[in-house]
Order: sequence, then C-alpha cells, then structure tokens
Amino acid sequence: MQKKGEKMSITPEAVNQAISTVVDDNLQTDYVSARSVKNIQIDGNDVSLTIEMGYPAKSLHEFIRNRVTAALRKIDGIGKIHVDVDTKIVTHEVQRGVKPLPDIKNIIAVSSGKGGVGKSTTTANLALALAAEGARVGILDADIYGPSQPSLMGISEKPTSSDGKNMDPIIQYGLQLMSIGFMMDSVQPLAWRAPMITQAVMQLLQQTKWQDLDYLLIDMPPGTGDIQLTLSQKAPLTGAIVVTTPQDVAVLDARKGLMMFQKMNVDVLGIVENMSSYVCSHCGQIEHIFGKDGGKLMSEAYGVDSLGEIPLNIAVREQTDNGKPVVVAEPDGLMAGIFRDIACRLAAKVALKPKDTSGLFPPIVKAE
Ligand SMILES: Nc1ncnc2c1ncn2[C@@H]1O[C@H](COP(=O)(O)OP(=O)(O)OP(=O)(O)O)[C@@H](O)[C@H]1O
Repeated sequence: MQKKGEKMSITPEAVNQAISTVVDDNLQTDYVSARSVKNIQIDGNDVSLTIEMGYPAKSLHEFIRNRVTAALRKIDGIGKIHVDVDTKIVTHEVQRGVKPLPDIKNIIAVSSGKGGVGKSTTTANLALALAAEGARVGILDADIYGPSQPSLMGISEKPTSSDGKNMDPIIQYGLQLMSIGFMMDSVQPLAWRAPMITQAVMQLLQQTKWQDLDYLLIDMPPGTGDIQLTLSQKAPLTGAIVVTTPQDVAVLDARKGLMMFQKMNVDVLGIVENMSSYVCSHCGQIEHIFGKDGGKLMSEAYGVDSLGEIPLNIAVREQTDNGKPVVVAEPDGLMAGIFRDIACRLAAKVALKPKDTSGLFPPIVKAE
C-alpha cells in the first residue's frame, strides 16, 4: 500500500502494458509487439517516450501521439506525459541469393498480369503518397513495352551524368526517377531480346546514382515472361505487389504473376485492385463495371493481403495524362487519401518483414 505523501513511481512494465493496448491499423499489431516503443524515461510519475514508426506515416503522427497518450493516461497516478512520434525506415530482407543495394533500402516490384490495368498509374501515385508521408522514394520504370513514367510525371528532359559513369536520376515532385524509355527510341524495343532488356534494366538499377532511397518502386513490364522472371531473380526485391482489375481474365493473369513471385521466393506484399468500382459523379451511385471483389477473392484464395481498392475516377486519368498524378494534383482529395492508405499499408507490410542482416557478417573466406 502506498503511504500518504509517498511519491509513487510508474514502472516501465506499466507503460508497456498500457501501450500494448494500442493497435496500429496498418501494422495490425500493437506498438509494443512491433518494437516501436523507444527511449522510455520515467521521472517519478512523469513519463516520456518515443514511438518509432517503421513506415512513413507523417499524416498519422498526431493521431498516434494522441492514442498513445490516452492509453498512458489510464495508468493509475500518472503525471506528465510526453510522447514523440518519429519514423525510422530500415533495410529489410530480400530473396535468398541477392544482396540489397547500398543506396536503396527497399525495392518493391509493381507488377500486373496484363497491360492496361493501371500498374503505372498505381506505381506513380503510390510513390508520391509514400513521399508525401515523409519517405525518400524513387521509381525505376522497367516497362519495356510502354515506359510511361516520364509522361505520367510530366518529364520531357533526358537524364545526364555528372561523373561520366553513372546516370543521375531525374527529380520530379520530390521523387527520383529513371526509365528504360530514356535508353531506347520508339522503334527499338521490339528488336531487343529478353537478355538484353534484363541487362539494361539491371544496369539502370545499379548504375543510377540513387540518393539514399527508403523505397524504390519498379514499374515492371506486364505479364510473366523471361524479363520479369530474371528480374525477380536478380534484382534484390524486398517484395512485390500485384495490380489487377476485378475482371475474371485480369485476375486469372494476376494469379500467374503471384505464383511467379512465390516460386522465385519473392515476398508478395499484397494485391491492389484498380478500377474496382465507379462512383457516378451525378448521383453518387456505386457501379461495379468490371465485376466485384476479384482482388479480394484472389487475396483470400492465395493467402495474400489485399492492400486496397482504387475506384475508377476520371480525375485519376485526366491528371496522370496531364503529367501531374492525382496525389500531387489534388493532395487533399479523396483519391489522394485512397492512395495514401494503400501506401501506408504497403510500407507497414515492409516494416513487419525481418531486417536485412547481410551487411552484419563479413564474407567467409577460406583459410590458407
Ligand atoms: N483508377 C483509375 N481511374 C481512371 N483511370 C485510370 C485508373 N487507373 C488507370 N487509369 C487509366 O487507364 C489507362 C491505363 O493505365 P496505366 O497506363 O497505368 O496501365 P498499365 O497497367 O501500366 O498499362 P501498361 O502496362 O500497358 O503500360 C491510363 O489512361 C490511366 O490514366
């Protein structure tokens, strides 16, 4: 029993116990289990600590601070509470046999079973959403059949080399961008053979002067041919996402992509269903033009997370066609919010992966 006048002290256990009741919506686990609680300092009844997020979520920091503070307030006799929220993105494990690149913490392949499902649009907007949440992000446009990132991003210039050896990425809307389109003219691609293309993409990946990226999104060619297969083997991928529309055919193709990554031991971080519905701009009625729940059903059948659904929205098409994706054109709009939610869920999935430890151990050399 505490005596009158005696100063009661709060214990770290009580602090952890209180925070373990706060579950992060994107991580789907609490901050203690996610090892996000750092630097707990207890001074009598006053508590200060940091919640270190493993994924960029600037727009959520205030909300998280308030939730953690409210949970701590329930501790009997607690005094002043100070909660800081910050983000630390680290390098996570990639598929066996390859090592992460020094200037890129996490590479995520964005793929689709077939063309035209909105893979490039999704890549551009997710990259911009991650950047808006505070991450350093790049895009490598590897879609040999239609490298559309430069035009989606409103870029007309070609990259240059400041050291005569490596290419400098083009900086646009805060992103670092490189495209296979810069390396070929419009007639060449059909004449290129798969090994040449793969080599060119690997070269772009390794010889671009990426500047300290948290995430690099690769806009992959659609389908599951040789190029995709080799890239899944050679590029150090933290994971992949599959973009699909809800149509049966698209889902069927997307399934092949999913299986290709699984076979290559690339972690499938989730499925994004694009053009999932259409909201009538006049009456607000929701129509499922291309069918319903294709991505969701696929994620259930294959045990892969659904990262979210993007409705068919004219602003998405108009803004991207104008070289200013919707996330930068209307950052406070509904569509930007949808891309931000998907981006946070995706980055949270990355954050839950084991950290890369390949740099910790020196290579084993045979004794003389
Ligand atoms: N959610 C959406 N709402 C409206 N239009 C969209 C949406 N997603 C994509 N689009 C439009 O659909 C067209 C195809 O999109 P995009 O180029 O991103 O597809 P893709 O899968 O990358 O195709 P490809 O592999 O052939 O390059 C574009 O005109 C784009 O603006």
